[in-house]
Amino acid sequence: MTYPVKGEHLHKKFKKQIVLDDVSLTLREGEIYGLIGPSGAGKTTLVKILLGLEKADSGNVELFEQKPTLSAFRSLGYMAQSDALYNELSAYQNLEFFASIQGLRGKAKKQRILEVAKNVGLDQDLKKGVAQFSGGMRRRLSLAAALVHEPRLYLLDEPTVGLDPLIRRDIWTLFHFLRSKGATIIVTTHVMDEVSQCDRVGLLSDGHLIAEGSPKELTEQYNVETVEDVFLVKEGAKG
Ligand SMILES: Nc1ncnc2c1ncn2[C@@H]1O[C@H](COP(=O)(O)OP(=O)(O)OP(=O)(O)O)[C@@H](O)[C@H]1O
Repeated sequence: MTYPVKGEHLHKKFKKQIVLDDVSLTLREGEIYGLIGPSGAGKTTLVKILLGLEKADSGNVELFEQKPTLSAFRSLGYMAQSDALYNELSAYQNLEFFASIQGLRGKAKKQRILEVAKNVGLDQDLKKGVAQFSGGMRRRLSLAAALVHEPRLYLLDEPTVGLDPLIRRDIWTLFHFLRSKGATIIVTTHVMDEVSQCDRVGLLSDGHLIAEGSPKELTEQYNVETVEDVFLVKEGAKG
C-alpha cells in the first residue's frame, strides 16, 4: 500500500492563533477522504500545507512517499475555495491555459479539454466568457481545470459549494469514477450527505483531528446516527 499524502505532526500558527495543533493524516491510495469541520477549524490551512502552498511551522509532509518535488506537484489536482479563473477569457481558453501549463499539447490537449468540460456539464458553454458564468458554473470550471492533466491525487476545497443538488450528484459520480481509475481524493465539505459518500472522514475541530474512520466505523464507535453527531459527542454536548 502506497500513501499519496502523509502529513505528520503538523503545527501552524497565524500570529498567536493556533490553527493546527499536531495534526497527522495519511491518505490511502484510491480513497475518497472527507475533511469536515466547522468554519475556521483549519481545513483549508491543512489542505494548503499538504499541497505545499502554505508552510507548516513544524511537522513533515510527504507526497507519494517522498519529500514534495515539482514532479509530485504535477501529479496533483488542486481546486481552491475561491476560483482562480481568468474572467477576460472564455471557458475553453481557461482550460487551455491550465492544460498548457501542465504540458498538454495539440490534439491531445483539445480532446482532454472537451472531455473534462463534458465531465462537469460545461461542454455547451465553452465559448462563453467566464465573466458571464454563474457561481456554480465557475465552480465546475475550476474543477475541470483541476482534472485536466489527469492527476493521481486531488485536493478539493469545498468543490460543491453553490451547486444545485443534481449537479452535486453528478460531481460525486465523477469523484467515484476518478477513484475507480485509482485516483485519491481529499475533499473538504460542510455538506453532511456528502460525508456518507467518503471512504473515510477526518473530523477537524479547532485545529485538532478529533476523530477519523469510515462513516460507519465512526457512527458505530460513538453509537450515534450520523457523523455530525460525533462532533457533538466529542465536544461534550451529547452522550
Ligand atoms: N493567511 C492567514 N492569515 C491569518 N489567519 C489565517 C490565514 N489563513 C487562515 N487563517 C485563520 O486560520 C483559521 C483557520 O482557517 P481555515 O481557512 O483553515 O479554516 P476552514 O476550516 O477551512 O474554514 P471554512 O470552512 O470557513 O473554509 C481561521 O481562524 C482563519 O481566520
